[in-house]
Amino acid sequence: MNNFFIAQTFGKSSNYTDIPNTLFKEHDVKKGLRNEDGTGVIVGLTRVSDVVGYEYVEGKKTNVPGKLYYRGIEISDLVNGKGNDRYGFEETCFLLLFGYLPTDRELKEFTAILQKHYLLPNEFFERNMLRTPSCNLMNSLQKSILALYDYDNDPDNTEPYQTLLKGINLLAKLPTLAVYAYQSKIHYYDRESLVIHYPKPEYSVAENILYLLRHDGMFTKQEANLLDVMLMIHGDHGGGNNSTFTNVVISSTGTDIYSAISGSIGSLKGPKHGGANIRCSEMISAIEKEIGFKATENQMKAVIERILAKDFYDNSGLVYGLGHAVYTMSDPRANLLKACCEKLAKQKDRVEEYEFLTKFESVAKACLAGNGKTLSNNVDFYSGFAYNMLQIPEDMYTPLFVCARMAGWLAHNIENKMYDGRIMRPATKYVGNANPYIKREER
Ligand SMILES: CC(=O)SCCNC(=O)CCNC(=O)[C@H](O)C(C)(C)COP(=O)(O)OP(=O)(O)OC[C@H]1O[C@@H](n2cnc3c(N)ncnc32)[C@H](O)[C@@H]1OP(=O)(O)O
Ligand SMILES: O=C([O-])CC(=O)C(=O)O
Repeated sequence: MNNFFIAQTFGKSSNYTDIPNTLFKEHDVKKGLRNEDGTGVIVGLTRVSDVVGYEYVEGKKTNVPGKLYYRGIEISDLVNGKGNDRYGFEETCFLLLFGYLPTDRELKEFTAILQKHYLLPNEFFERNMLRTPSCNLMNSLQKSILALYDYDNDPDNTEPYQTLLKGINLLAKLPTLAVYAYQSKIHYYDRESLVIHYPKPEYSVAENILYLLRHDGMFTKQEANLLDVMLMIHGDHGGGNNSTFTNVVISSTGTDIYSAISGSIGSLKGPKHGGANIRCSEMISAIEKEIGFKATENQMKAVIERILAKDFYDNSGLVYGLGHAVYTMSDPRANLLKACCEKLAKQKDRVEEYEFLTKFESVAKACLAGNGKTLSNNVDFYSGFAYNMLQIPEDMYTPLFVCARMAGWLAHNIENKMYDGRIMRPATKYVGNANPYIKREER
């Protein structure tokens, strides 16, 4: 809808609705729930995970190389510890949900429970997905999660243990939902053949995603291993990231888990959060098209300056894949991914693209540093390249983030129910005028 009257009235309304920036300072309002030095306002306590990007040395914020811990274990130790002969995402989910590393027997049982729940209810796909395809997979996932509410005979039970059971069911089904949303989308919107495989109960989550996505269902162990690592490193990120905080805010009203997860998916879709992986990939493609793989540093610098001047790609002024609310010097996930990408790029003969990315990363950081902004790259910088090397379509990038982050959302949801539980209800300060009601004929 584009309506001249609404547009004109909207323009006029700023005379009545404007909030000058100075008032935020005057009332000590923490925009974006951030302190003066950029650090986040503490809104809760957690034992699920820790995100470290700075320390306080003698009361002063000091930047440090980024660290991410799941239940106290460093993410790189988890990833390196699993090796190449087994999958680690299931172990990561167990760790996040139960607080400790599973024994072999516990992991087998937990994996078997996930595998048992991969399959969607009878006719779910036909009724809820194929008949109502969405051009956006994240919206499709929200709809599917909300539809699953109706397949639960006690959906409003928010007791922590019941939440855990319902959440594990969603964790198991999300990869199937994501791939089926993709298959329906390309069938309906892109006029491609519809290829639907049933999930294989003997496969790991990573294996199943590749199996369901590919027409021939084939994948290599090495491909499944990389996807497994991707899922592990996206599994959680503290309680302050937007989608997890959203989850806890929604759930603190006592509403059902389906509503809370659907809200988190809506948050994660945003291009400043999980949606940055698609934007970053599109941005890099646009840059490569503009200046080519063999571009010089000066050519890259010129494009970056155009991005910052809101004159390139989506005109947002953002270099996607750069910057983070917590990490200052580095994002440990990006470091892990960069190393994986370097290895795979050599095997897949894509070193030229990898080198383009690494060069772009350093030129972009230098440009922003020149503007007084010291930013590190984040997990979304290399994830698109990794997915692309796995022949995973761009549409699936953020939905895969959902499949992984479901574990973290669930762990924080339950933790909050058990140890906080109070409805989230911050306050806003009224800064408008007191106005008399004026009779219509006198306005
Ligand atoms: C999984 C994830 O969610 S990881 C994050 C993925 N998001 C992206 O990659 C999108 C690009 N990055 C960003 O938008 C931001 O860096 C965020 C949202 C990640 C973090 O935002 P914040 O912590 O609020 O940083 P903030 O916005 O205060 O940044 C400080 C300054 O650097 C600028 N800046 C931050 N990141 C970028 C960027 N990627 N490109 C250009 N400028 C940037 C901001 O515009 C701001 O400038 P200003 O002080 O002149 O207004
Ligand atoms: O922590 C954040 O703000 C964003 C992020 O990297 C994540 O959720 O993975």
